[in-house]
Amino acid sequence: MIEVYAPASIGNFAVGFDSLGAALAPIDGTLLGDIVAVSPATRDEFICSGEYAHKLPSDANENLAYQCLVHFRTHVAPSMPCVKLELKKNLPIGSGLGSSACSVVATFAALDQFAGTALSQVELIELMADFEAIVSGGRHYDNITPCYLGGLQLTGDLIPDKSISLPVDKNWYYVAAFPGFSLNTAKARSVLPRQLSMHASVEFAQRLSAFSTLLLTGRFDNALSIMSDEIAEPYRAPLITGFSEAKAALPELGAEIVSISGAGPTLFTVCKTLEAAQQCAQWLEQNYINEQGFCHICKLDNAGTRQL
Ligand SMILES: Nc1ncnc2c1ncn2[C@@H]1O[C@H](COP(=O)(O)OP(=O)(O)OP(=O)(O)O)[C@@H](O)[C@H]1O
Ligand SMILES: N[C@@H](CCO)C(=O)O
Repeated sequence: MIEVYAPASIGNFAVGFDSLGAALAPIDGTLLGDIVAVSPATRDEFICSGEYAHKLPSDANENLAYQCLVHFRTHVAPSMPCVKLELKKNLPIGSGLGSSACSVVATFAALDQFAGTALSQVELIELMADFEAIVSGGRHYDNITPCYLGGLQLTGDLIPDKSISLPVDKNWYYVAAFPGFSLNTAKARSVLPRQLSMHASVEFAQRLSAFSTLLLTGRFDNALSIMSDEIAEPYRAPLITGFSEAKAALPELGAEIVSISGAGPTLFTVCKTLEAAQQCAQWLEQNYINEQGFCHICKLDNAGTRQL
């Protein structure tokens, strides 16, 4: 049997709408992501289990992991022996934690290993992005590549091999708080402006290029000082109950940055110390999340998708 884990991720990472994303590893060792197990069988079988399985359509044909299996068998490895594929759905749907990307990445990575197809990194990333595009209403790689490769990834079609890994300050902690309700990605994309002004376009380019260069040259505090989302956050914040209050309160507890993870409603902070991260997590647990929500203090997951 092959069992593959794919981590949750923060799309956009505030400065890089559709172009920057980071994989998350909770410091308490929780596996915050989906797991796909593939084993030989007499006919193709699909099982969806895990905490959030009941939130997905009961028809396998509507489950992305099963759709990936069908696509893989038809277009990539027609002679692959029959398999039992189990998706352990551990990430909430419509969370802003790259839930759909997680299932897609774990499934293709597991099938590639099981079938011995040895697809190249770029071939796999393109396959994965095709499926992410189907559900999210736009082709973007900022959950796919961090989830697959780990770390912080500057990512997109213009980028050689689709992705470049960026360094971060080893002292940074990330608090990720899922409030316990869903926000559909396609809906959260539909509220964005169709066009940007010349001023906004130039500023976005400056901010993302400066942020990336500052990280690459180890000027981490300078990078933090320009880490903000002027593209999506102003339009999405009104869709997320409690976000504006959290954004106002958390800097006083030590958050350097407060922004939306992916399309939301998960909120993330960057903190420079564990104490600050703990204070933010406590506030978020008391004021941002409901009974269905959760909050994790994280580092980046530098391993990305891996066999367990
Ligand atoms: N295995 C799966 N994992 C996640 N979503 C799935 C899966 N299979 C089918 N879906 C459907 O895909 C859609 C995913 O919605 P959406 O893109 O909003 O979620 P998300 O991936 O969690 O968002 P985000 O990328 O912001 O974290 C839902 O309609 C869901 O029912
Ligand atoms: N970059 C995407 C991420 C979706 O998780 C967006 O913000 O819509």
